[in-house]
Amino acid sequence: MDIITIIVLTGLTNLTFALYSWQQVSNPESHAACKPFAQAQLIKAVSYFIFAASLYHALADMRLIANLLIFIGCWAEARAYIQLAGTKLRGRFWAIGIVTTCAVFTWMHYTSGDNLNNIMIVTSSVLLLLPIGTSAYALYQLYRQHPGSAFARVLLTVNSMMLLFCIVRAPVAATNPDFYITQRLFMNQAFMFATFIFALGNGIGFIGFLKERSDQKLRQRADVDYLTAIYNRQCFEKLTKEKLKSGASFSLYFLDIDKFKSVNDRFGHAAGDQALRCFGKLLRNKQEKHHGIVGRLGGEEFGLLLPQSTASSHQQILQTLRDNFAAETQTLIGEPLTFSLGYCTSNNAASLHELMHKADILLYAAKAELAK
Ligand SMILES: Nc1nc2c(ncn2[C@@H]2O[C@H](COP(=O)(O)OP(=O)(O)OP(=O)(O)O)[C@@H](O)[C@H]2O)c(=O)[nH]1
Repeated sequence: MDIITIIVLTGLTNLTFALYSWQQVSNPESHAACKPFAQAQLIKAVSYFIFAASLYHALADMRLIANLLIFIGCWAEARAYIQLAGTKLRGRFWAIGIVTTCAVFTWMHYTSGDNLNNIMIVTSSVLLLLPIGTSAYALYQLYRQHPGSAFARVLLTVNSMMLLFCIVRAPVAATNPDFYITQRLFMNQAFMFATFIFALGNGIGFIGFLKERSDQKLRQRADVDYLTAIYNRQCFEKLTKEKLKSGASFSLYFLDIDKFKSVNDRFGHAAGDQALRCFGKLLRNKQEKHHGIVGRLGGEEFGLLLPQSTASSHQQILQTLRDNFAAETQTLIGEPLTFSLGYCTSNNAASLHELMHKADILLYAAKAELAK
């Protein structure tokens, strides 16, 4: 395929992703990296259109502008990836990077005489290593944070391949004085084609990664109670049912904070919320420490599933929970709170319904005892 056609296609690809990510910027849930990514894609799209026009009309100065815009676009893209990975790099780094690459390229353009020649190709390949290398570094961090993400892998792969291509292209051009960008050389066509794949891979990888991330957030939100950040009733029941089906040996505890209405009435609803969050946090610690499952079943009622195989005895775990809850609520609201419980072991119930019903009966009895 003709080089100019590939360049126009690359520009159109960048433009498509620029429009798509720009549309995402207004979404309050969108990632902060959307804006710099959209800007980068737009700058790159414009640069490829100018580049194609400059080759078509053989305008050297126009080509210089296109090349400079490509550098700026690649730096903007690197910035978006740094933001996506949450990696810390100082703002001054961008300014120095952009100014250095653009200055060196402009200087070479006016001293080498013809910006289509091998010297300029070597120069651009070497200078592109800086922003693309920065992107690859950021994407490596992103991949380490999300090793299961297929899109993080796509982003890292395309950027690493582009980096490799620049590294290979520089010595090939340097050792070949007849190396002109418009020549129908395999290397030229392969490089432009790689640029097209690079644009496609970056766009698909970025958008796919954000979609993957927002799906994951939605799934988490559907399973987690907003106030206490532990599982909600629906998810807790689902996980308990799975445990029961697997034949695992465990005890299910229903825990209900005592006289909670009076806590709200005397200390206010905000203090009540604080006590609930505190209980959620203590339960989460138990979940992590004893490989259990915890959930908020509604209001001030919680579920705690503890495997029989846990190192500490259940009595001991529950006593620590009581002591910690009393101590923390004393500090938080000025009164130590307690809770009542009911329980059932997995070998005493054939179904989730029976398991919960039996635990509920004991909880009800404990509450009745408390009310006496
Ligand atoms: N602050 C706060 N209170 C809540 C929340 N959800 C439920 N409650 C309150 O929890 C209280 C539960 O009251 P009851 O069911 O009478 O239970 P109790 O006062 O603890 O009485 P016993 O269970 O018999 O000890 C109600 O006053 C609800 O308004 C919440 O998310 N935040």
